[in-house]
Amino acid sequence: MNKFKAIKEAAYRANMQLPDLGLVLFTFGNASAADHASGVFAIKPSGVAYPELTPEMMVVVDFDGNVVDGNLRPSSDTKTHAVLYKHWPGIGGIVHTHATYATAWAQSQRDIPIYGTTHADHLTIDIPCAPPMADERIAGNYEYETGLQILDYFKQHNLDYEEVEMILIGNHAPFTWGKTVDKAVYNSAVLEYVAKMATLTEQINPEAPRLKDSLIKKHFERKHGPGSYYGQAAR
Ligand SMILES: O=C(CO)[C@@H](O)[C@@H](O)COP(=O)(O)O
Repeated sequence: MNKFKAIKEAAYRANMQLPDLGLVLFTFGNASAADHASGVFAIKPSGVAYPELTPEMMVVVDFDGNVVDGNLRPSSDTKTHAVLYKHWPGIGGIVHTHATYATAWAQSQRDIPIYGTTHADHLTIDIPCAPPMADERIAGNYEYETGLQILDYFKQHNLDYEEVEMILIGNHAPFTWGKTVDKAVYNSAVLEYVAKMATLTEQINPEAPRLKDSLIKKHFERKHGPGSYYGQAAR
């Protein structure tokens, strides 16, 4: 039996949820599942269409991006995943998509304002958009640098990766993560839903106000306060 069977199957199941949830078209995205004890993660192979995927095709890579198991080339975004796993021991899964609304906000280089209680159920701040990558970073080890850009952004803005489990990269697209890969998929779906609602909110009322602090607090706390079961199904 392949010793990486569990993470390969978890990564496969997560990847297969992405088209089902309407978060990817063709091969526009990837999910990975990590085993921190072994220092590896399983990720979608690059360029393989979702209907063709099997658990066995998942590529196992270490936290420096070296392939340790698998016959196919790992996703082009592998080094971004590797950097995040290496520096953030609390995450067990990562998802990258080009989902329409979240990507449109990334392309617009804007944080997604907290307009409604759906957003506040998950996060008490605007969904952050990191600046587009600098030319030197693009010309260098681009995917590795994308991971560093995410780390830099969290450090500069004093954000906790276990509280804020998503980011938009300006000019590119979103990355989400979580304690498990299922939670990372859940976060990706929530992000797309909230991004769509924010887009429509601004179309209907370009002057729409940010959600009041009292409602942000109330909605977040009633979902995440003591004894809460919110989101547990996905963790
Ligand atoms: O960001 C992009 C494309 O801009 C990639 O994530 C996406 O096309 C997926 O590529 P892979 O098939 O995972 O190599």
